[in-house]
Amino acid sequence: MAKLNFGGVEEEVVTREEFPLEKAREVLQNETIAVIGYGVQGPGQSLNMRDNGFNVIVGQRKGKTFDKAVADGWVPGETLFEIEEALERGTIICFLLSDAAQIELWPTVQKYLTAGKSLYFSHGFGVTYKDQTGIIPPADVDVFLVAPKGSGTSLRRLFVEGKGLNSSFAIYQDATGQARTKAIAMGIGVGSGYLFETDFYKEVTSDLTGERGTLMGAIQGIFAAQYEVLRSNGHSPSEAFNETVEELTQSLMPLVAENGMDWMYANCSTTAQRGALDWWKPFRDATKPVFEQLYNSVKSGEQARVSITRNSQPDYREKLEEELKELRESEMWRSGATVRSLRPERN
Ligand SMILES: NC(=O)c1ccc[n+]([C@@H]2O[C@H](COP(=O)([O-])OP(=O)(O)OC[C@H]3O[C@@H](n4cnc5c(N)ncnc54)[C@H](O)[C@@H]3O)[C@@H](O)[C@H]2O)c1
Ligand SMILES: CC(C)(O)[C@@H](O)C(=O)O
Ligand SMILES: [Mg+2]
Ligand SMILES: [Mg+2]
Repeated sequence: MAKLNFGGVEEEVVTREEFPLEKAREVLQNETIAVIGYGVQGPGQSLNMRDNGFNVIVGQRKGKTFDKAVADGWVPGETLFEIEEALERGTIICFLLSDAAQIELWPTVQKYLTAGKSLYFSHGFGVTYKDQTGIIPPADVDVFLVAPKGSGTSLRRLFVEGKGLNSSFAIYQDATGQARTKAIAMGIGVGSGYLFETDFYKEVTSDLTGERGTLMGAIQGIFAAQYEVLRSNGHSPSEAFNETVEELTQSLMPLVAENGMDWMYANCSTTAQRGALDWWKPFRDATKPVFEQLYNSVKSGEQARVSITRNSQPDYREKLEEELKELRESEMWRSGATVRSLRPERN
């Protein structure tokens, strides 16, 4: 572990320098890593591990997603199997079904978790909310997680570009004495940037907060509010969309990613700086109560309950599609589609 200073707070983290890929390969050389589920994280993690030289197989039920796995180069009967066969062959079981689907498959997974195997998650959800999920691993298996901080799509894209997403890792159960080393090796194997340690409870509470908050929920809410105010004051869709979304994603966020908020501010006009410096605190104060409310709802288990109930409905995909359609067909995002089509690089 490397001790690093994060804004004045010392943290022990794992970097690729101190835990290189060769070491990860050595740790996992006798393991068969079975990635169960080929949705969003499944492809990212399995392909990265395969390209990194690990012994990986995929378990996926037959259908469109199975065909996608074939198209990605997984070979039926060799590296691609029905779920039960992959569970049987795997020594590290990567449980990468959606969190709601994990509940349904758990009785099957459990049958194949013989002593000495490892159970790997990318979320603390299943075991933290065990009262709601029934996921209680047997005592003689290692249980750990590596949670990439981003979409599986980006995990793969960044890997291909020679970059990486950061991940957290956590140990829930160490039956063999090797759980920690295996977890870190998996974290390096899936293509993480650096790894920071957490526990299952903290992983799930921070993750559920983040995705409902600034990463996904809050950002759409703030976009919608500003877009609506601009439109109701007579600004065109083009003006409102560029001033709300396009400039942020294309110009300003890349600057924040590169060198921080102050540096982005420093590359804008003094007029913009004055305004942004005056207004960020009122926005913080206005939204903080909503974030407190959100965190409490996560902490109480309410958000898990909602997610399990809603995502376990037989018609959840249709209902989800309706809600995504509402976003897609809003004036703001239809404007976005037109704006994207006009980006110079599209021609
Ligand atoms: N999506 C992400 O980028 C992301 C990021 C970090 C962590 N995670 C976590 O990783 C895990 C996997 O999430 P995901 O978003 O990749 O999953 P997903 O929703 O994309 O689903 C993965 C797979 O589950 C299969 N599946 C669904 N229901 C099934 C059932 N009843 N029986 C058998 N198979 C079934 C689907 O065929 C699909 O291949 C979750 O714990 C999630 O919280 C996801
Ligand atoms: C990609 C996210 C939002 O970070 C992940 O947490 C998820 O649930 O998909
Ligand atoms: Mg999440
Ligand atoms: Mg997340």
